[in-house]
Amino acid sequence: MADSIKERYVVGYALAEKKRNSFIQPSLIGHSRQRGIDLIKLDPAKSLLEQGNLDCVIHKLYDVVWKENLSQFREKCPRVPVVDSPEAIERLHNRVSMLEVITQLTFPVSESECFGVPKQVVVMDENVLSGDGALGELEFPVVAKPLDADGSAKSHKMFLIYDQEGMKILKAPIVLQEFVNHGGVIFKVYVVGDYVKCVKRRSLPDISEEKIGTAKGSLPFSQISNLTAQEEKNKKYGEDRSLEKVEMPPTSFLEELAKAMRKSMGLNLFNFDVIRDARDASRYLVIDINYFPGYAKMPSYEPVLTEFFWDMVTKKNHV
Ligand SMILES: O=P(O)(O)O[C@@H]1[C@@H](OP(=O)(O)O)[C@H](OP(=O)(O)O)[C@H](O)[C@H](OP(=O)(O)O)[C@H]1OP(=O)(O)O
Ligand SMILES: Nc1ncnc2c1ncn2[C@@H]1O[C@H](COP(=O)(O)OP(=O)(O)O)[C@@H](O)[C@H]1O
Ligand SMILES: [Mg+2]
Ligand SMILES: [Mg+2]
Repeated sequence: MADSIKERYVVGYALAEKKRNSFIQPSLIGHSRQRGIDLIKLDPAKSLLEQGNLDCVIHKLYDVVWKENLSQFREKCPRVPVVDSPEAIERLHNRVSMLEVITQLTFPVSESECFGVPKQVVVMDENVLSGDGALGELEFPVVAKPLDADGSAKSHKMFLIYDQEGMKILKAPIVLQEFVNHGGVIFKVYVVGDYVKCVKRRSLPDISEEKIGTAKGSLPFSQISNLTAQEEKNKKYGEDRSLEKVEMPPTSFLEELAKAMRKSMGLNLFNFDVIRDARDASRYLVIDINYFPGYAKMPSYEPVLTEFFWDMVTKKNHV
């Protein structure tokens, strides 16, 4: 086979500047180079057919010009893996279709753990939002999340809503999701092809029954799991809570779940946020799925990503 006699491979990347700066670290370039893989920056506005002999394309760009460019490339070079398909990624740009992935999974769960998503409703209409019935069967407190999860700063702006008064700050379209006490810790599960790695991150603290009875209005927050320790101490929801003692979810359970999600979505590069229900330690709820997340924060990201590129260019394990 022609592929097996190649000495070097080329992986082209099309990423926004911020993503390039965080992901394409010299350490990753070095690791890949040693493995015989050259990472090259693609110009999203120029035909991919004129940008060298690509063995794989990775990307996180959503504009029309790029999509059209990629589509022409896929048509002309169907054997070159494009990680991942724009159609499959699209599903993660809406917080309803994103979590439908989980509710539609039918794989047999482990005997000791179960998974699901928090109760949620989507409100598309301003009039419904200002009325009494917007919550349906949900109970306060709820987390209000922008329906679009398109990577903009706006799409990460959330509110914790304690009562009807707090709803006034919201704008449709919005997803209202029941707040679930979970010990103030989220588990971020990074998936890179068939590799799965879970890390702990800080989250919103639990809300006591007493607070539920007395708290009023709304509390804005954004990307709380990305706060540094110092920043967190300055915030009103920040306490000195150690993550070290928190028990991880069973690895085999997360691996099974990740595998099923990967197959169902047809995606190789994503992470998902999981919380453990404080009232039932065997119940895990998926609250968020992100395409091509901040892998540089994942331990040993260089060898993991390099192995993945290797599998892609040698055409193994491509979903
Ligand atoms: O920037 P980073 O490294 O914090 O990564 C962001 C992710 O953080 P994480 O790795 O999950 O801790 C972040 O995850 P969360 O939504 O915070 O769970 C998103 O994946 C974000 O992408 P986008 O803005 O939704 O397109 C990611 O942002 P981009 O780097 O893709 O812009
Ligand atoms: N249903 C929920 N119950 C409790 N906390 C939640 C819930 N949904 C989100 N959170 C908290 O809000 C944070 C941001 O929500 P998330 O859906 O992950 O949005 P983003 O895409 O901006 O990361 C989570 O990391 C978690 O700390
Ligand atoms: Mg999240
Ligand atoms: Mg997200």
